[in-house]
Amino acid sequence: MTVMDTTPSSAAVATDAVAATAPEAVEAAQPAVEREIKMAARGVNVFYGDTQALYEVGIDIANNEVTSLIGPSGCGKSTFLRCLNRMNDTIEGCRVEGSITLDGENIYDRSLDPVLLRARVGMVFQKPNPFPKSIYDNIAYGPRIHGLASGKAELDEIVKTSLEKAGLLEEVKDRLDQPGTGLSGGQQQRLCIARAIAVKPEVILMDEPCSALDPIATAKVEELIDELRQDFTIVIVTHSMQQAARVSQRTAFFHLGKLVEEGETNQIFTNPQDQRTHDYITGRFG
Ligand SMILES: Nc1ncnc2c1ncn2[C@@H]1O[C@H](COP(=O)(O)OP(=O)(O)OP(=O)(O)O)[C@@H](O)[C@H]1O
Repeated sequence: MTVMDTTPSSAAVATDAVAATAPEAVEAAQPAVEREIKMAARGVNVFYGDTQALYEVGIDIANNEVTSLIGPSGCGKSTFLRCLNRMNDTIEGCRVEGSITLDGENIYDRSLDPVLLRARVGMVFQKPNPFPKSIYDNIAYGPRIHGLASGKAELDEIVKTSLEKAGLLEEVKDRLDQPGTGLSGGQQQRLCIARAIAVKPEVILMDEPCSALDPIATAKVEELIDELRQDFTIVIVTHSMQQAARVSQRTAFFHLGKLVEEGETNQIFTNPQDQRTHDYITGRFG
């Protein structure tokens, strides 16, 4: 089983400090903030029928961080993302082995209801997919079915704060009764983010959330991702290394179904430890 070392650079810094300085200084050189692990994958294998798509994937995903999954087309990024809220359960012939925990609890445990799991681990898709309903009802739908509001006033408040957090309230507050599908592509994607937020998830998964958006709408969603990090843990699949560098604190590089390397985004892009990562980020393949 491959379990990635999650703090390679800080470990290296600490070792150097031990050789060169007094004990008090060594203590001061330790990383001040410990990463609080929200989700952990160990030994994850995924099969579509007889074909294996992921091999022994192991990673820790920390609270209030954005983790980017990068790698060439077909390397398994989306497959892994879907493991994190059991969306692969909905794909016929797809089988997942290994363990994935959320706050220490195995999300593949039989006693765990996948519908409740998906409320805790929400998802935003590549193509904005608002329901054919009003803007208000797009947001209110989840809180209604999960019984999160005790009455109209509370539901109104959830709709308002979700739109506000998604940076969309000002643009839509006078037309909440109009169809969500009438918004621009970028607004629709922020509506989908507001819809995901409305059920108060702990983790938000985003599968190439900007690939259908123009550069201005992309910039808004990227800004939003950075703000959302204060309240949520975010995992994003992206084809854009620039985007990974802009929005994420951690980056994981996948290749041919294997998690090759994971670490601080800055380290992955400036000092990758594996030749395959180096070749990918320098544009040699993918
Ligand atoms: N529903 C499915 N049925 C069968 N095989 C699948 C299915 N989804 C993905 N695969 C296969 O699993 C492998 C990983 O695919 P996946 O979509 O996870 O890769 P990816 O890195 O997200 O690719 P991309 O960047 O092109 O979206 C590929 O070989 C793909 O063909």
